[in-house]
Amino acid sequence: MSHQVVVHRSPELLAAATAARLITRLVDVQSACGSASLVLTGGRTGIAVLEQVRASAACGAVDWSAVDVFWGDERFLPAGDPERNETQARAALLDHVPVDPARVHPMAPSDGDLGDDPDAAAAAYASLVADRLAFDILLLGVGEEGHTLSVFPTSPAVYETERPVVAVRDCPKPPPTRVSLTLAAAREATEVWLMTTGANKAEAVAMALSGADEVQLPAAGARGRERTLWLVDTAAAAKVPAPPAA
Ligand SMILES: O=C1O[C@H](COP(=O)(O)O)[C@@H](O)[C@H](O)[C@H]1O
Repeated sequence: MSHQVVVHRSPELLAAATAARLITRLVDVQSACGSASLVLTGGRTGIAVLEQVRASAACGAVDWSAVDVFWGDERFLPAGDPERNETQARAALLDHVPVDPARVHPMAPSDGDLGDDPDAAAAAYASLVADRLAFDILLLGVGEEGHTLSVFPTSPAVYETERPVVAVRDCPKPPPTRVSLTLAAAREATEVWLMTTGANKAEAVAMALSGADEVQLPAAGARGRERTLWLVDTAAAAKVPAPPAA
């Protein structure tokens, strides 16, 4: 299945347009199925999109009590740590909309009931998502070196095909210990939206879209069963070859 690429003129426009797109998609899925599942990402662009969802006049069109919220990856830190993707997503959106707390599914923190053991946190999340991997929308960020989720180039997680969630250690981007869906799990999602901005991402975006090896560039291996959408700004799209003229 081919990737669809949408280029926005600035990070701000990308965040606002992607927020509108996300609201529309959630409403459509809820109209068809009654509820929707949404997997959140951390990172600058992903959090900016959530802030724009909150700010949108259309935010109330979503039945937030019927959204199952998951995370694609998490920094393995104590609950409430400002670096946790969960903390940032709650501040940006989830604390401000009427989600059902029982349907919000964060990955375990390092000071929780499971103890300071990222493998236990990963195993618990794997059990939670095992039957639910056909997420309606999986939001992803992309790192400068091509990581997505917390799957970094050449890290053991990039080779994982059995477990849907793994502990990741020695990440090149701090914090070093994380819990992450695998690429194999991500490919079970119905729609995957990769969102990234900035000139420092241009090389990774161009390589991913030209079919790079996912071991070297994990974002190249992220795709949805029905749709893979790349949402980028002009700077991040700068090295993507123009399509041949019709
Ligand atoms: O550490 C992470 O970074 C990536 C990308 O973040 P960005 O700030 O460069 O957009 C993100 O996708 C991931 O969820 C997060 O844990």
